Amino acid sequence: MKSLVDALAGPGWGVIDDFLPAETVARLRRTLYRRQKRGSFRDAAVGRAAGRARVKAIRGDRLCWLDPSRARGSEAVWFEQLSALRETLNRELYLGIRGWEGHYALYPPGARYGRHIDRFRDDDARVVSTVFYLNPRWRSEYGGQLRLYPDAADPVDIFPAPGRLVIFLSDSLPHEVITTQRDRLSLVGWFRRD
Ligand SMILES: O=C(O)CCC(=O)C(=O)O
Ligand SMILES: [Fe+2]
Repeated sequence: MKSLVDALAGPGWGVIDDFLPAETVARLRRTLYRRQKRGSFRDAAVGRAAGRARVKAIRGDRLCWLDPSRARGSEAVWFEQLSALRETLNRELYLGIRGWEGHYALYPPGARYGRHIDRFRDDDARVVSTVFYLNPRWRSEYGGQLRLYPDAADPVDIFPAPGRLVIFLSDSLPHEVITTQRDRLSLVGWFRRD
């Protein structure tokens, strides 16, 4: 986790593979699919003014929010690791993170998420974005890479490999999700300072 701290303090983003054991990743994936079958996923929203068709063209994922108070099993393991990461970030970088909010995300084939930053204009509580990938395997021809646009550097592509965690500063790093050719599964969230 120390390497993540250095990455966040330097270029403003970092990647760590095998953040959780493969077995836990598989269990989280099964939980995601179970919730999908139960109808717990909703279309993601972009602003209020944009029409539905336009939204789909910009952002095609479907999502299901996590409830930390009801986390059991693999979700509890996720929250434990997350809180270890939060403590490290607060200790080393004085980020003052207090909580985390997040959701499962499912990008069906053809879905993308156009370039954006994660902090809302009217809500500056999001400090660090976290993206954790739950796909069973990934090949580059499936597309679906996360493309980061660091300041004064070339864009960086990160493929959604199983068990990979990406973190970046929520207020300053533009990024997008390139159109995926396969179901693309993840746990997306934000460390917040409130
Ligand atoms: O899934 C990803 O790689 C990034 C998702 C994202 O940017 C978001 O949900 O805000
Ligand atoms: Fe984002």
